[in-house]
Amino acid sequence: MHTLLDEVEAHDGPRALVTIGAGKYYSTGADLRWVGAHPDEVDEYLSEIQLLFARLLVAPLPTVAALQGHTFGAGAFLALAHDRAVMRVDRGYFCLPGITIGASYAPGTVALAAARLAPRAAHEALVSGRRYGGAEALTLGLIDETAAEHEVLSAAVEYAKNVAHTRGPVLGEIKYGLYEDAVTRLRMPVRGYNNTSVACG
Ligand SMILES: CC(C)(COP(=O)([O-])OP(=O)(O)OC[C@H]1O[C@@H](n2cnc3c(N)ncnc32)[C@H](O)[C@@H]1OP(=O)(O)O)[C@@H](O)C(=O)NCCC(=O)NCCSC(=O)C[C@@H](O)C[N+](C)(C)C
Repeated sequence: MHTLLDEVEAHDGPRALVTIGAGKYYSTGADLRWVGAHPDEVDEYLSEIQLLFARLLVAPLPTVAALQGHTFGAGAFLALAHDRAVMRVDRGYFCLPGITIGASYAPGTVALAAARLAPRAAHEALVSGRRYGGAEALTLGLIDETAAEHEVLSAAVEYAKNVAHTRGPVLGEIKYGLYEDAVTRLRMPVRGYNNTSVACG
């Protein structure tokens, strides 16, 4: 994803980024099977994921997540790091499941949720681990817009096109001003997850 971002950022002129998943998943987050097989590398793995969140959060171009399917864990935090998220209205869940799988979050990840969500919404989503369908996710402010299945991508692209002209260093500076604390925490190396039975949330 860093390579793709390098590619997008290298182009001159108006530009925006729209991300989408495949099939019924936008992203279900960290690969827990990989984590289980590499207990010595979990801190490094989570640190890399957090660096990606930080990069997206202050990207000098507009970013829109087209959530055409399930958006869980690190996939949901990735969606929160975009400027905007459009979610399929009738199928698919948005969920921060750390509490239900007994896994704690690294400080940067919690700071990202706190920076992008209203305080009560962040609290509710993080402490309940509930699965939200599109309408509920919109009500809570976890996403910005819902759309029918075949309109999720076009709605995201339409928004992106309309703001592509804002791309540039000023946009990156504004986002950095808004999210400096979260970015600082996200850039801190994650510690304490290596060789634990509960790998990550
Ligand atoms: C996403 C998931 C639930 C999808 O399961 P599925 O494929 O079995 O679900 P489905 O068929 O799409 O839906 C199940 C049912 O739910 C219904 N449904 C689906 N969406 C709906 C909706 N919005 N409203 C009502 N019903 C809905 C479906 O129609 C269906 O109903 P039916 O069974 O009667 O057919 C399943 O794959 C799953 O639990 N995956 C694991 C996800 C997970 O826990 N990820 C977290 C990993 S940890 C992680 O990421 C770490 C990270 O947070 C830490 N850090 C940030 C620091 C890096």
